[in-house]
Amino acid sequence: MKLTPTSLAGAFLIDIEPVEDERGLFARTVCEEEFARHGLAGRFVQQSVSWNPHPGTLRGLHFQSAPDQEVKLVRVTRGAIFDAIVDLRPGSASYGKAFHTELSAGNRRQLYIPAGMAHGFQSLEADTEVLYQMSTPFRPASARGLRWDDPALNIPWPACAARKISANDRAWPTLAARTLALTLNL
Ligand SMILES: Cc1cn([C@H]2C[C@H](O)[C@@H](COP(=O)(O)OP(=O)(O)O[C@H]3O[C@@H](C)C(=O)[C@@H](O)[C@H]3O)O2)c(=O)[nH]c1=O
Repeated sequence: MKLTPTSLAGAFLIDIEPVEDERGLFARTVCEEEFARHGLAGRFVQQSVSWNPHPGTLRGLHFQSAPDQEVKLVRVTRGAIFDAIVDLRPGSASYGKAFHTELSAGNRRQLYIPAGMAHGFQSLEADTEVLYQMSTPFRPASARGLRWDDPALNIPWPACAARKISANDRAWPTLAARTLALTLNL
C-alpha cells in the first residue's frame, strides 16, 4: 500500500501496490501494522455500502459529534465519486479547509478520514457503489452535518444538471452558523 498525506493533517490517500499475474491482481487494502506506523487507526467496527443509481447524487457533509467521532475509510467498488472532506478539529492548522479527490472502481484509491472531519461525495457515474468502514458505531443522536455548498468551504463540486440531495442534507447549517450556535450554547 502507498499512503500519501493530503493537505489536511492525518487524512491520507491510500493506493494499492498490486501484485499482478495472468489471473489478475492481488493487493492489500488495510493493514493495522502499516497504518499504525503512520499513526492511523486500522480497526473498524462497521462497514456500510451506499448505492447511487444516478450520477450527481450528493451525500453529506456528515460527521458524528463527540464522543462518537469516527475514522472513515472510503473506497468505490463500482463507478466513481468526487469525494470531499473538511477539517473540523479545533486548533488544527487546516481548520475549516477542505480536500477533495476522485475515487473510482478503476483507480481503487481509498481515502482515510481521521476523526473530526466532515465527509461528503457526489457520484460521477450511474450505478456508483461506495463502501466505507468506520471506527465507531453509527449513533443517530450524534449525527451532524454541514452545508455541502457553504461558500466558506469553497468545495469545487463538479457541475451537474440534476443533483440529487436528501432533505436532511439541504438543511444542515454552514460552518459559520454551526460555530455561532455552539458558541451561544444552542
Ligand atoms: C450513516 C448510517 C445511516 N443509517 C441509516 C439512517 C437512515 O435511516 C438511513 C440513511 O442514512 P443517511 O441518509 O444518513 O445516509 P447517507 O446520507 O448515505 O450517510 C452517509 O453519508 C456519507 C457522506 C458518509 O460519510 C457516511 O458516513 C454516512 O453519513 O440509514 C444507518 O443505519 N447506519 C449508518 O451508519
